[in-house]
Amino acid sequence: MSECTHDCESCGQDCSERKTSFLEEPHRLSHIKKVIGVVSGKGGVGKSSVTSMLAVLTRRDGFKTAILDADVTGPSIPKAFGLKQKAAGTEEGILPVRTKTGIDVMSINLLLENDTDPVVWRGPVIAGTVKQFWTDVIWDDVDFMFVDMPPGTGDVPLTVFQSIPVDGIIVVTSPQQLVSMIVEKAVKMAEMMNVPVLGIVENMSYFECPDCKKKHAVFGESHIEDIAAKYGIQNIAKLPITGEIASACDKGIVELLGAQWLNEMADAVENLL
Ligand SMILES: Nc1ncnc2c1ncn2[C@@H]1O[C@H](COP(=O)(O)OP(=O)(O)OP(=O)(O)O)[C@@H](O)[C@H]1O
Repeated sequence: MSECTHDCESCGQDCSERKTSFLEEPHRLSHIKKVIGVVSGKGGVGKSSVTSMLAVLTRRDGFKTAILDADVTGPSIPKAFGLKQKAAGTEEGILPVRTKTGIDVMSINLLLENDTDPVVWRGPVIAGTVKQFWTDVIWDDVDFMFVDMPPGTGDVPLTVFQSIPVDGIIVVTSPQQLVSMIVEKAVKMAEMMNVPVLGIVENMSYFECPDCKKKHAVFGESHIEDIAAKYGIQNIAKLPITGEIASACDKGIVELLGAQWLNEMADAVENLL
């Protein structure tokens, strides 16, 4: 093609020189066995909380666990783990920050001078940052890397799916009808990318009365079984609305949370090995 920019990622032409794989090599000192993307169709449904809890549970089971925070404009992972120190670098690359129980984390907030500095960058720059979290960070030996994706099906999730070899995704949703509709977009995107859906987590599914133990569907009845059946997804988890989750994440002590609601989802992840 006479007008070829050699940027196949942004070109739809099916020419003979077209690159068919955009997969990037991780840092030469990284040995990552399985990558699990945690996605949501919509923001604020608890994707970062679920990512943190799954990392905590798999770590508790003795696995080497890491979190790549790909939510560059809304990074919540360092706060959930109470990480205060910044990431350091060597001549070889960037080093992740280790949590109290030994989970390695990389997030833009570990590189910015102030946690409150906003990231006002164009999409390709954000996507490039996420790629560098894969290529330039020395992750060392990792059994399970959880990638906390930005919500939706935009530029960054596409970059992650194309450049990182994702072994499976976990979809996080909340029970509202609208969110259920949007979650199907995320499931279909995973299908388009040929990535298996390991499970769906319905967060804020119900509120359990502390006195009578009755469960109240605050955000309406659940549709998660229907969606799971429609797409042949085996694993489902339902999390209650509880101050336990909110305060553990807000106080930076997510590693102290029992997180028993996600035990079976963590088993599904561990079965990948
Ligand atoms: N089950 C729950 N019960 C009570 N609070 C919750 C629950 N799940 C999450 N939260 C709280 O809701 C807020 C949003 O959660 P979180 O940051 O995990 O969402 P998110 O989907 O990652 O958001 P986004 O990606 O849009 O930034 C947090 O303050 C978190 O502590």
